[in-house]
Amino acid sequence: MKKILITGGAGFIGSHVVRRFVNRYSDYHIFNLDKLTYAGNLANLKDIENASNYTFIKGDITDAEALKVLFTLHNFDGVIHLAAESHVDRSIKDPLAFVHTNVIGTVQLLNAAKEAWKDDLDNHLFYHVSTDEVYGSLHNPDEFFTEETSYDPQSPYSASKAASDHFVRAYHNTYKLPVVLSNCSNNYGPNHFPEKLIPLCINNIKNYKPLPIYGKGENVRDWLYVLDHAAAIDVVFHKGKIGETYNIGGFNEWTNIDLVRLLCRIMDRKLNRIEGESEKLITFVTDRAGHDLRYAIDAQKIMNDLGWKPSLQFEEGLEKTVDWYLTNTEWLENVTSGAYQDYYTKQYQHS
Ligand SMILES: Cc1cn([C@H]2C[C@H](O)[C@@H](COP(=O)(O)OP(=O)(O)O[C@H]3O[C@H](CO)[C@@H](O)[C@H](O)[C@H]3O)O2)c(=O)[nH]c1=O
Repeated sequence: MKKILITGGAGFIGSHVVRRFVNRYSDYHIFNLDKLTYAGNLANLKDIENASNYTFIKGDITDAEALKVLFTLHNFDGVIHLAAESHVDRSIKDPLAFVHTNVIGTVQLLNAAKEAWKDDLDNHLFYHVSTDEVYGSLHNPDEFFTEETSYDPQSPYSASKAASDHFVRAYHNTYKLPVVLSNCSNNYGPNHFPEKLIPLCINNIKNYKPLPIYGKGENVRDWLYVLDHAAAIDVVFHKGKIGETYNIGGFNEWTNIDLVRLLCRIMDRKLNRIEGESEKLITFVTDRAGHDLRYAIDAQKIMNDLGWKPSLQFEEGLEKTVDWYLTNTEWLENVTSGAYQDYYTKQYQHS
């Protein structure tokens, strides 16, 4: 049985990856290492928590000693590294927290893998899951990020992810650690913490609260349904070439204002509101400092070389997402109030 360590598996993208691997690969044992910060909680994984091929470990990737013990104890065959601080606005307020988790945490994890695997590098894999934000901001509508695009991170968040990508490649180059990387566009779907644009707006529309649009709402993002990202991660982990990077995206660009208007129309229909009622909540607010104008991914490489493609149209994915949030009201209340974090932190404080 292969033993796979997934870091950040209680978070938004991580929980979908953990579920997919636990359900699809009965010959793998999945170890989910997560610190259970505000953005990660085990309610995201209730349905698989008792699976015989799944183990949760509360822990911090910056803790070198704990990592050493874990790698010695479990002899992992592979690592899928998703644990990260992920919110750009938080990184603007507290850059060091992002350096700590995203840079130091990644280097600690690389060290642990390098040390544990040093006598048998070939039979292991370190997969770093990263972001398209490392490439910076596009201004020309004909341009796309490819795997050859130079790094040009603009926010403390993207700078920290760029640094962690560079460390992963440096460990491959210097120590021959077998690595693979992917850089994905904006994800959306169930279990997304309601600080990010889509779940924030769903929550606010539901509660008749203002929808804060930074600047004029003209910034463009490429959106991908989170389960499609999880499927891409599966493909990269199993078929990706060592040392390579794969860009993952939906070829699905939206200005923020058009996206929020679409969301308002869907919510009006689902909540039996008069058409146009939710749009009245749109409020233009001060722009994010250093706000990247446009991200656009060219995902040809993963499509052509590994045979992955997104499965859902955006409208269909948004409908599913809205339905999930309107059904899972308890989840939304508990993450917003911090109740899950209190509950799970207490439950695991002595582990
Ligand atoms: C929270 C919020 C965001 N926005 C804008 C800022 C962005 O242009 C867009 C999406 O914002 P966010 O949902 O924060 O996501 P963004 O900054 O693009 O970054 C996301 O996408 C990245 C991938 O591109 C991930 O690496 C990040 O972890 C993830 O947070 O909406 C608003 O206009 N109002 C808001 O209240």
